[in-house]
Amino acid sequence: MKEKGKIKLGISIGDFNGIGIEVALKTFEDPRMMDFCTPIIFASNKMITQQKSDLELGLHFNGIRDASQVVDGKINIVNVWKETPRVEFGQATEEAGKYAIKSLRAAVEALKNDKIDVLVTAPINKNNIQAEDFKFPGHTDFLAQELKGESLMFMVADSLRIGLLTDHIAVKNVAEAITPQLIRDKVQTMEKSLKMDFGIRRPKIALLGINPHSGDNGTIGEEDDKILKPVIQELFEAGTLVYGPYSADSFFGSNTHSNFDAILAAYHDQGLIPFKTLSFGKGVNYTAGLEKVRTSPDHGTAYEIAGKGQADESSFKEAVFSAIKIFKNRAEHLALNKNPLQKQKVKRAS
Ligand SMILES: NC(=O)C1=CN([C@@H]2O[C@H](COP(=O)(O)OP(=O)(O)OC[C@H]3O[C@@H](n4cnc5c(N)ncnc54)[C@H](O)[C@@H]3O)[C@@H](O)[C@H]2O)C=CC1
Ligand SMILES: NCC(=O)COP(=O)(O)O
Repeated sequence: MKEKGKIKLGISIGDFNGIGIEVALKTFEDPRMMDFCTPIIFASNKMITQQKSDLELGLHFNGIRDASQVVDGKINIVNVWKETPRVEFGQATEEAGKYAIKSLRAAVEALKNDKIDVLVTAPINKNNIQAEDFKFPGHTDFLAQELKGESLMFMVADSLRIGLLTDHIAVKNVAEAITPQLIRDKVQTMEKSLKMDFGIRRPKIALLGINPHSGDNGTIGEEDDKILKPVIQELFEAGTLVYGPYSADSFFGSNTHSNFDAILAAYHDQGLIPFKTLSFGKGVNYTAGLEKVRTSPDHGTAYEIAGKGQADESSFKEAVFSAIKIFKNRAEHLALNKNPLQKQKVKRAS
C-alpha cells in the first residue's frame, strides 16, 4: 500500500479543440481536490495557461520537464512539447489528433515507469488520432497493448457497473467476435475486478443476450442458445456467480440490473445507452483488467460547447475519485492477500 506522499494522478489532455482541458482544470479549481491527489498534466505549460486564461480560472501551475520532478500540493504540468500548436475550438483538426497522442504516450510512459500512480484520460476524437504509428479505435485498445493484463471496458457509476464483451467494433462484426473464449475471459476479468478493485467478495454478474429476446429459443438467432448459455453454465458450475442470458430490452426498465453487481453487455451501444441514460454526468469509464489503473469521464470531445466555458466537469471529477479509490482498493486487496491471516495454534489448558 502507498504510504508516503499523495497519489500521483496523471492526466492526458485528449483533443485540445474539445472540452478535455476545461473539465480537467475546472476539477482542480476546487482546492480540496489537492487533498486527495497530486495532479500531473501531460501537455505544455503555455497551452494549459492559455486555456486557463480563456476560461478565467484562478489556477497556478508548476511547470516541469519530467514527471519525476512532481511537487505535491501543486498542479504540475509536464512540458511534453515546446511549440505552440493551433487551437481551433470545435474543429476536428489533424494537429489536435497528433498532440492528443503525444500527451497520451507521455502519460502512459510515466505510468509504466511508476512516475504516476494512476491515469485519467480526457476525451480524444477517435478519427483524428489515426496515424501511421497509431491505429487504435480508442484508449482502451491502446492501453491493452501497452500494459499487461486482459482489458475490459467497464462503465461505473455508484453500484451500476456495465462491462462490454465487444467494444469498439462495427455492429456487423459483433456476432462472430463473441466466442466462448472471449466470454470466459471477459467474465473472469470482470469478476476479478469486482473483487480486487471494488471490494465485492462474491460478485454476481448478469450477461445480456445478443439477439432480441435472447433469440426466443433459436427463433431469432442461435448465438444465445449455442454460445452464451453453455459458457454461462460452465462458468457457474466452476463457481462464478454468472447468470443469463437476459433479454436486453427489458432488463433495465424492469430494474433487474439492481440484483447484480455488474452486467456484461454484448456490444457497445447495448451497454452504453442504458448506462449513460441512467447516469449521465457522473459515470466513469474504467479500463479494468490491466496492471495499472486508468479512468476517464463518460463523455466525448463535445465540440459544440468547446471553448465556451459551458462544460460540466462532474464526470471528470468522478473519474479522478474512481481512479484514486480503485488504486487504494487494489493496494489493500494485494496487501491482504499477500499475508493471509495465519491460523493461530492455541494451547488448551489441561
Ligand atoms: N474516452 C474518450 O476518449 C471518448 C471519446 N469520444 C469521442 O468524442 C467525440 C464526440 O462524441 P459524441 O458521441 O458526440 O459524444 P459527446 O459526449 O462528446 O457529446 C454528446 C452530447 O453530450 C454533451 N456533453 C458531453 N460532455 C459534456 C459535458 N462535460 N458537459 C456538458 N455537455 C456535455 C455534448 O455537448 C453533446 O450534446 C467522438 O469523436 C468520439 O469518438 C466519445 C466518448 C468517449
Ligand atoms: N464510448 C466509450 C468510449 O468510446 C471510450 O473509449 P476509450 O477511448 O476509453 O477506449
